[in-house]
Amino acid sequence: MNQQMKFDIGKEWTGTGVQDLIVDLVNALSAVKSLSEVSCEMADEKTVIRYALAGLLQNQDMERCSFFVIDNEGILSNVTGLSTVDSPEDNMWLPEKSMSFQLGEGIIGAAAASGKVQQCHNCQEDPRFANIGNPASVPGCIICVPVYTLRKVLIGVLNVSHPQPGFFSNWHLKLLEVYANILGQLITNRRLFQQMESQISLRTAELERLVQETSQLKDYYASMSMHDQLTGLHNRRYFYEQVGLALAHHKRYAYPFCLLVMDIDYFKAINDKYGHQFGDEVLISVSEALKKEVRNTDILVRFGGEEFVIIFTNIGCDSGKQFSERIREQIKALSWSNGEEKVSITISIGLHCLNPTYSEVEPQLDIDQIISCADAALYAAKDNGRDRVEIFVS
Ligand SMILES: Nc1nc2c(ncn2[C@@H]2O[C@H](COP(=O)(O)OP(=O)(O)OP(=O)(O)O)[C@@H](O)[C@H]2O)c(=O)[nH]1
Repeated sequence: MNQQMKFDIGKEWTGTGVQDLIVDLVNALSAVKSLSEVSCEMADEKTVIRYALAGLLQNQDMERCSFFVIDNEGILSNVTGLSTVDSPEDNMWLPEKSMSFQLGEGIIGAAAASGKVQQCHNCQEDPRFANIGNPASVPGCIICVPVYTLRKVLIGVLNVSHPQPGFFSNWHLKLLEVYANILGQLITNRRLFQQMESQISLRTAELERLVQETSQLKDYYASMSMHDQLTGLHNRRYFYEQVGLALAHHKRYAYPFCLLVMDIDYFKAINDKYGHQFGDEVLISVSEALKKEVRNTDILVRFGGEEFVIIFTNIGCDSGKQFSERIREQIKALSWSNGEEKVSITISIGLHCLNPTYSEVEPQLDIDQIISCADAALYAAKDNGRDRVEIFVS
C-alpha cells in the first residue's frame, strides 16, 4: 500500500482505519479470487457473468449487481442480475423487468459510449433516473463500468448499486475497475474457448464425413476389384479368395466338391461375324443364365474372356454331372436376334469331381491342380466335338 493509494481511497492510515482498510483489502482480494475461480468452460456466457456477479456481492458491501451486454446493433440489454438475496444457482431469477439502453442512453449507455466508468452518488436526484416508472426501483447510488475483451471490443457494462446514496467510495471504484478488467478477460477466454470448441466439432464432423467417404470408396474399390465390370459376376481374384474355404471344408468335413470350367464354343467367330458389342451381349446373357444355376453357397466367376468357372460345394459327382448337363442345355437354349437372323451358341464343360476320400489320396490338394484337371476335361470336350460335358478321369 503506498501513499498514492492511501490518498485515493481516502482512508485513515491509523487506528481502526487501518483495520477497516485491511478488511476491505481482504474482501477485495476475495472477490478477485472468486472471479479467478469461475470457469470459462461453462456452457453459456450468462452463467459465467452470474457467477462473477455473485463473487462480487458475496465479498463486497454492495446490494445489487447487473450486467448489460451490447449486441451488434449497439443495444445494451441486461442478461443477468443479482441482489444480495439471490444465489448464482437460482436460474429462475430474472431481472424485474427486461431493460435495454442504446449507446449513450442513461448512465449505462453513457458508460458504454464513453468507455469510461460512470458514477452517480445520488440517483434519486439525478435526472437520468427520472424516467424510471417505479421510484422504489431507483437505487441510492450506482457505478457503471464498461467491460472490454482483450482486443478492446466492448462486451457490455457492469453495474453495482446500493440503496444508500453516496455509499460508494473511491475504493469501490478502483476495485470495480480491476474486477471489470478480469471479467472482460474471463468472458474473452470463454468466447475463444467456445469458438475453439465449435471449430473442433466442425472439424471432427468433417473428419468423420471424410472417414466415412473413404471407407465407402474403399468398399467400392474392393468390390470393383472382386467383380467383372461387364457381366457383374465375381472375377478370378474373388475365386482365389473364396476357394480356400471351400477346399478347407472339403478336407475337414469330407464334403464332396465339383469344379466346372466352361468355355463358349467358337466365340471368336461370334465376335468376328456380329461385332464385339454383340459378343458382349452374349457374355452378359450367358452370365445371367449361369447365375440362375447356382446356389448362394456355390462359387461362380468369370474366369477370363469367354471362360467361366463354377464350384458346386457339397455336391457329389453324379449331381455335378447332372448340373453341368443342365447348364449346357440352358446355354444352348439361349438365342439372340441380329436383324432377321437368330443367333445361338453352345458351351463346352470340363468337370472335375472331388469325392470325400480324394483329399486322403491327394493330401497336398492345390486349386491350380484341380483347375488344370477340369481344363484337361474341357479340352477333351472341345476335341470331342464341343457342346459337351467331359469329366476328368485321372
Ligand atoms: N466381345 C467380347 N469378346 C471377348 C471378350 N473377352 C474375350 N473375348 C473374345 O473371345 C474370343 C475367344 O476366342 P478363342 O480363344 O479363339 O476361342 P473360341 O473362338 O471360343 O474357340 P474355342 O474355344 O476353341 O471353341 C476371342 O476372340 C476374344 O477376343 C469380351 O469381354 N468381349
